[in-house]
Amino acid sequence: MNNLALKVDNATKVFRTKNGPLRAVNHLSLEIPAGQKVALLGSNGAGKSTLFNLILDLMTIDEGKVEIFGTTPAEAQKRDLITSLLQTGGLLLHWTVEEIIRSIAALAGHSDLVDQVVAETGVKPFLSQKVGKCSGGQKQRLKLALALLKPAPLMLLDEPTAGMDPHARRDFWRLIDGAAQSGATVLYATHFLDEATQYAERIILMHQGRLIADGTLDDYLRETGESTLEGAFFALTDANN
Ligand SMILES: Nc1ncnc2c1ncn2[C@@H]1O[C@H](COP(=O)(O)OP(=O)(O)OP(=O)(O)O)[C@@H](O)[C@H]1O
Repeated sequence: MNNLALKVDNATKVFRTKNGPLRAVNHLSLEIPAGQKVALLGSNGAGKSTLFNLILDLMTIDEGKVEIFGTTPAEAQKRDLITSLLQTGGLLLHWTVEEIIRSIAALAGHSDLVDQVVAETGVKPFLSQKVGKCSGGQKQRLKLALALLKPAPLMLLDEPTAGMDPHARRDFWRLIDGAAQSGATVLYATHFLDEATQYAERIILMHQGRLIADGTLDDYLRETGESTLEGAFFALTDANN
């Protein structure tokens, strides 16, 4: 398999808004080798979700190109090379948690994984609950279960722990660590800077559609002269305003 899990080459996405064109992703390039665990940081509106939508072929790209293990996003989806946990969409509110899990597992051809994934993701206590009645954190656990029912070598996670309590977050990162140790490449967007310092070997920072920093925690601290990632985050984003 191609040892570059993700290649984004000069990607641009422009939205037409009533205030004129908005470059949500602006000539952004990045490469992620297979097996890397990468955190994607950026203020609200920086363009993280739009970038994920381009990688997942959920939006057309205006300029540039995305490759996943050397192939197109559409082909990568077909070949189960990528799985995702997104902020929006996808949950049928009138179904029970169990109905959704069993249906998605069957569609993915992985009914064999249901018991394991239900146990690992902690959804068991609310399996019979309608999705519309689930709390925010319960919905995140369900989304994680659905992502794990479609195992793939590249995992794209958009604010995966939003709304999760501390136990759920701890369990979540244990699972992701397990997947990464088995060779998965993980790209996750987060606003929790501790999740970047603790779990990522590389941190990417987006600001106003552009990639403005990319490196290890030490690189960020060295470049900015700050002692914490939070300090570096403010220094870099303020300098680019
Ligand atoms: N469908 C759309 N039409 C018009 N503008 C959009 C659309 N989707 C996103 N935007 C705008 O594009 C910019 C980037 O949004 P995006 O959701 O990618 O940011 P984000 O970094 O994921 O933010 P957050 O941290 O708040 O989730 C924002 O200014 C947003 O308002």
